Amino acid sequence: MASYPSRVKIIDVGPRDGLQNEKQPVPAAVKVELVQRLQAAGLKEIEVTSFVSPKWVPQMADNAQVLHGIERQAGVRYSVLTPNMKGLEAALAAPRAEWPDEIVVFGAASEAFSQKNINCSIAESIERFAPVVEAARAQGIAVRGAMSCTVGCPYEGEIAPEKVGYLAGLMKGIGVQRVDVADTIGVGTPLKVQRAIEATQAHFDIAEISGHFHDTYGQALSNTLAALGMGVWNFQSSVAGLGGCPYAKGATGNVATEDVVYLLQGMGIDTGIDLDALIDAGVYISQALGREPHSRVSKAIRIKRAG
Ligand SMILES: CC(C)(COP(=O)([O-])OP(=O)([O-])OC[C@H]1O[C@@H](n2cnc3c(N)ncnc32)[C@H](O)[C@@H]1OP(=O)([O-])[O-])[C@@H](O)C(=O)NCCC(=O)NCCSC(=O)C[C@@](C)(O)CC(=O)[O-]
Repeated sequence: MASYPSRVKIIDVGPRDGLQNEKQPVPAAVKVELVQRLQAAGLKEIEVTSFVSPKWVPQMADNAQVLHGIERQAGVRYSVLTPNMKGLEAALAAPRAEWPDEIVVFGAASEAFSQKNINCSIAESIERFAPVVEAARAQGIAVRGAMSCTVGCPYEGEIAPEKVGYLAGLMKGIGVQRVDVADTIGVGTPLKVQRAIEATQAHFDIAEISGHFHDTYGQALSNTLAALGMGVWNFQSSVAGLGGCPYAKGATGNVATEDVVYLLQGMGIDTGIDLDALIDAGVYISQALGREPHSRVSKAIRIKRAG
């Protein structure tokens, strides 16, 4: 039997990764309410928004309103995406108490995806990130690096683990403290995901690596289990399975946080999350979007609740 971690930390990325691709306007007040329901359900890390160009991702144009609208809870880490100095400056424009606790620079293991997503090559992206990482760390803000397309790319197809290792090394070199191994388009299967994590381990400790799996092909829970078996204990997921990346056409949302929590609870792994409250948060945002939560666990438990 593989040995698994006794506790897992989940970063809910629903308010950011989940909502960034929504075509319909989602009021900032709804996003703020979602963050608050997530923290009330026990989430200790929440990715709340991104300070990117509103021309590229219009849904995140209300970033400051969302970040500053949250009634913060002690012990919760709020993170935001900042692709460049302009993004970091905007994220730190308010008084210190309203700064994010962590910023995320986001690169890709695929050149083509890097160009489509952030309009520059991998090498150029690292040049852009370096001063962002340095400035954030100088202010005592934690820095995470998201690595997209670590198993597959919508433009280049399968991605070799060497490319993941290369990107992880570059991230480490500029002072990124922890990284996400992202299966952006949800094509990964357990052994491929394990190879991407293994390549990342050449540069980061297992405690500094998180799994970020989209569920397009229904493999995300299997991939989560495969990562857990390697000792990964940080995962990202979206409440109600929200989401998709605007630059990864056809990719569906992240694995639903409800499904991950159910898996972990069933394995006796502590998450600190109240599954019922989480399900209600998922129903809240799904109703606001006019659809059902994309979570089998949510559906099953709600049917059971209805008797
Ligand atoms: C990176 C850029 C800005 C480069 O975009 P660019 O066009 O190359 O940038 P630029 O420096 O030439 O600036 C162009 C315009 O954007 C403005 N601008 C420039 N930067 C900012 C900023 N930070 N905030 C607000 N405005 C900004 C800038 O001021 C200028 O405005 P103009 O003079 O034309 O009016 C652009 O490509 C961009 O915003 N991309 C974001 C794409 C994105 O958000 N993708 C989704 C997130 S990543 C993801 O979902 C994957 C992940 C993390 O979840 C993991 C996974 O699953 O793979």
